[in-house]
Amino acid sequence: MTKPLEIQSYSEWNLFTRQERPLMIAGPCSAESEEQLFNTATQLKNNGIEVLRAGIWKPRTRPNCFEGVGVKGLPWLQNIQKELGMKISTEVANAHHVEAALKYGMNMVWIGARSTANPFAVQEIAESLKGVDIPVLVKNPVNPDIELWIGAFERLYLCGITKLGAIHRGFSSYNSTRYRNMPQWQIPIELKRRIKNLPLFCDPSHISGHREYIQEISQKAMDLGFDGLIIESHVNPDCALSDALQQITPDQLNQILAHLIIREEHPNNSNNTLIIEELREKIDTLDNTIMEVLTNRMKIIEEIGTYKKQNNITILQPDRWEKILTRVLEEARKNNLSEELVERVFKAIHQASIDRQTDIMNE
Ligand SMILES: O=C(O)C(=O)C[C@]1(C(=O)O)C=C[C@@H](O)C=C1
Repeated sequence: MTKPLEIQSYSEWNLFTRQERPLMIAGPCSAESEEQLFNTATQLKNNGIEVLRAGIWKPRTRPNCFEGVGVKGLPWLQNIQKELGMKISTEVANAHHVEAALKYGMNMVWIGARSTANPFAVQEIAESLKGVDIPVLVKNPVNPDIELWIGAFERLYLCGITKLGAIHRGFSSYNSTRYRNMPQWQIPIELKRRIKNLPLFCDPSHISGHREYIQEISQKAMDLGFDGLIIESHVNPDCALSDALQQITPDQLNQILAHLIIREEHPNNSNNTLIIEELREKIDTLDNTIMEVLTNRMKIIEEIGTYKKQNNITILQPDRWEKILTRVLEEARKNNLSEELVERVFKAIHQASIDRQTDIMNE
């Protein structure tokens, strides 16, 4: 889509009366019983949480796991809305879920990571939400594909939904990493750049997979300018029927929020603005130098490319490439620069050289 999406600000969502960051959504991974849900909600509400989340239908990786209580949990949520005055939200994965959720007065729904990865599912959900005026949040797809994520927003938008928000829950990985799902922060950062006014929530519970990392991930999300957090909270996490390790009690959630440092995007006084502006001028000069160096390097790459073509020499020169990489990594170590950074930069430069010389060979 060429025109920017006209997304409504969260101040028009009718969900959060407190509009400061982080906007908070919390609640158990799954609604398990009326008692568990009500007790969790009561404690959350007493701690100032306004929007309750609870999974009713749980897409599980393997069969024979707890797959959610299904529609019987919806009146439990509605009762909380009535008794405690909380806003209620749940995950929907198909048109039946949407219909049932709306019947019980859901204030917000979200689309899960596995559904976002499936355009048919997103299209079905979008069509079933036509004419409905509640916010719809979309989790990133399980695979790190930003176009698929953006495509889901476009499908919803084309069905007339303008109260849209994103949930970053990390990306599946085959390798074992520190977290259950790789954050790949560059993807939500790019999403923010591509859809500027899209409210962005972080789901540290699903990224971490373990409660001990929720604080650090929440802090990072705040430092990257996320608008809100969606965090799994259960009165008795260790006995939770799903995702027990990553859930925290409402009081633990309170502690985490109390320790968050909320920093502002723009400096709050003119002196700070001036200091940053001066430093940014220096950065601009250095960026210009980098651009000049890259341009000159590419000119030489083209010369070598032409020579290789005329003299039947292969593009890839493994020995030379090995020497370059060894030398710059050695420089990186000497200068206390991250070797990972230098390796990534030079691999990108080398790849660009190969691409350019390939074009020359084919001219
Ligand atoms: O040295 C060459 O032959 C080049 O074409 C330059 C260059 C480079 O980018 O530095 C590019 C491709 C080769 O694999 C090795 C090095």
